[in-house]
Amino acid sequence: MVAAVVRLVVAALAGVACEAAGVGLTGAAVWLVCRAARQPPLSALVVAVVLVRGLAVGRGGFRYAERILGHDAVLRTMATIRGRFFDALIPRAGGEYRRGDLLGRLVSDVECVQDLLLRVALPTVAAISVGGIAVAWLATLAPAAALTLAAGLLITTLLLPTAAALSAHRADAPLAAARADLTARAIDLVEGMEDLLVHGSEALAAQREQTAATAVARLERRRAATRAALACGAVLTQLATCAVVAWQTHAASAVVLLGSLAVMEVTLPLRLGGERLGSALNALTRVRAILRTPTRPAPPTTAPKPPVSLRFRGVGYTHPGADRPALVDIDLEVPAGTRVAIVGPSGSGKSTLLALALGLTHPDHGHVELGGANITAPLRPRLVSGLPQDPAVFAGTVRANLELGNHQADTPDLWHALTRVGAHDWVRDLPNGLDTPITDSTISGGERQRLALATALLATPDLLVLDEPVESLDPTTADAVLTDTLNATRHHTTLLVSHRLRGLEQVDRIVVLQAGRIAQSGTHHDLLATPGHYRDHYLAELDPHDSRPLT
Ligand SMILES: Nc1ncnc2c1ncn2[C@@H]1O[C@H](COP(=O)(O)OP(=O)(O)OP(=O)(O)O)[C@@H](O)[C@H]1O
Repeated sequence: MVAAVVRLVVAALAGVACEAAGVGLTGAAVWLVCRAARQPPLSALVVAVVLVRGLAVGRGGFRYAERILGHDAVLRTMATIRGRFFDALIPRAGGEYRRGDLLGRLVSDVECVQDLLLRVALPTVAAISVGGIAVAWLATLAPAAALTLAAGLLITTLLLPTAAALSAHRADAPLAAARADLTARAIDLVEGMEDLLVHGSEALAAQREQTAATAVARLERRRAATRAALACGAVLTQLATCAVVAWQTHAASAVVLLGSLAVMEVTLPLRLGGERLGSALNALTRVRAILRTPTRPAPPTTAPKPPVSLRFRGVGYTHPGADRPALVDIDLEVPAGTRVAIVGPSGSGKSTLLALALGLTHPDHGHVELGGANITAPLRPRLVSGLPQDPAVFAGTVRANLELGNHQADTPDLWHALTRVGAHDWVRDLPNGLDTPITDSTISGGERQRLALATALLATPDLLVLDEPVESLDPTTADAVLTDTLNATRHHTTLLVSHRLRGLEQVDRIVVLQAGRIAQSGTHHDLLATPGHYRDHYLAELDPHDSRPLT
């Protein structure tokens, strides 16, 4: 960070030198032309000729230094911000923000920070410095003209950029919201096209997308009109200032006249900078809303950690707006290093229980504790890892996907994790083993599920959450994956939600939820011996041709 600040300061100084050289070049060139018109001896012009050449070359050099150092500093800063931003997004993904909205924040909002430094801070420093030097110099020749120039500079350096910033600040929030809505709708439209076609709703969805696009276009037109008015104001101010300066100095010196024009020219881009500042303030507010995580969490290690327990104490929860509680008086313990399965009919409260265990929702009554401490915020990746119904596969190699769980894991760690989840042979038979590129469409559902579980295990989290991990698989693969999953999660504190009951023989305890209450609880054998939801559904799931005895 210190390196970035030093580069930024040097870039600012180079920017001031560049603009000063530009104004000096105009003044020296005008003086040279006027003087040369009187045909003096060549020796009287030599210094001016050298000065013009020197300023022209120096200006390019300073501009180059400003650009390269400024961009280097900004890109370093952006890399740090993006890293922190991404860390902060992980626990929120799929939560309160829509994916398109998150994408917008990650890309365009963070880029506003770049604008803030390159297009606002550096040009402002250059314009104020060069303007100040020019006014001071003119004051020694014509104080009244210096005042006029100062007034003109005040308008183009302060008033117009402030007006541009305020108008952008006001216009940008609805525009960003409209753009985020448009992006989110576009993603929904593309990803949900199959469902829309099945429901025959594609025309309606396309029409909504069109409405969102029209809203964006209307806001952008309004913004463009304001921008044009301010641009016009800046040019008129420049011309008027120079005209008054010319009148005050009786147009005696072309150097003063054209020099003033050049100084004013330096300040004109500040209007655009002001506009970007207005947008950046909105963007920074949105970024700050997410960027709460102060530092990157310590990378997980594969070193064994003592398992911790998860406990619900008298937990009750009603969803906002719901007319009945989703969970009532839940007392449940997942002792350290054990696996508890939550089963129950649809709407019985399983997902709500998971959300409470993950700290995504907080109980109305009672407490949820992990390792003896109250869960008061969404659990960090270091503490929880999960296996959803439909885990993502990132385009890259098997190794790269596994390293998302723990980027410090070495090759033996990766093979060990793959062996635990029954994916060793599959990866060994791939053309390049761990280094084989894979995508979502080149591996099967079962392989994807096993890969995701291996990634989760590599993270060695305090709590492993398995949310219907075999729901999307065919029955044979589901049985095999669930068996491997339960073998692999031995000695991990694990909360498993499942509709499928076959395979749960291995877990330490099964809890049956009904209408938000714990209706039954015990081992597979206990529950199979007791009439109730578990026994009924387990028997119903058994293949009628399956001759295995009930165990
Ligand atoms: N966001 C919500 N707002 C209002 N009520 C909700 C909300 N989410 C769930 N509920 C209600 O809370 C109760 C428990 O829902 P929950 O999703 O936890 O059940 P579930 O057992 O996970 O169901 P499923 O197996 O179908 O996923 C249900 O009556 C449901 O209608």
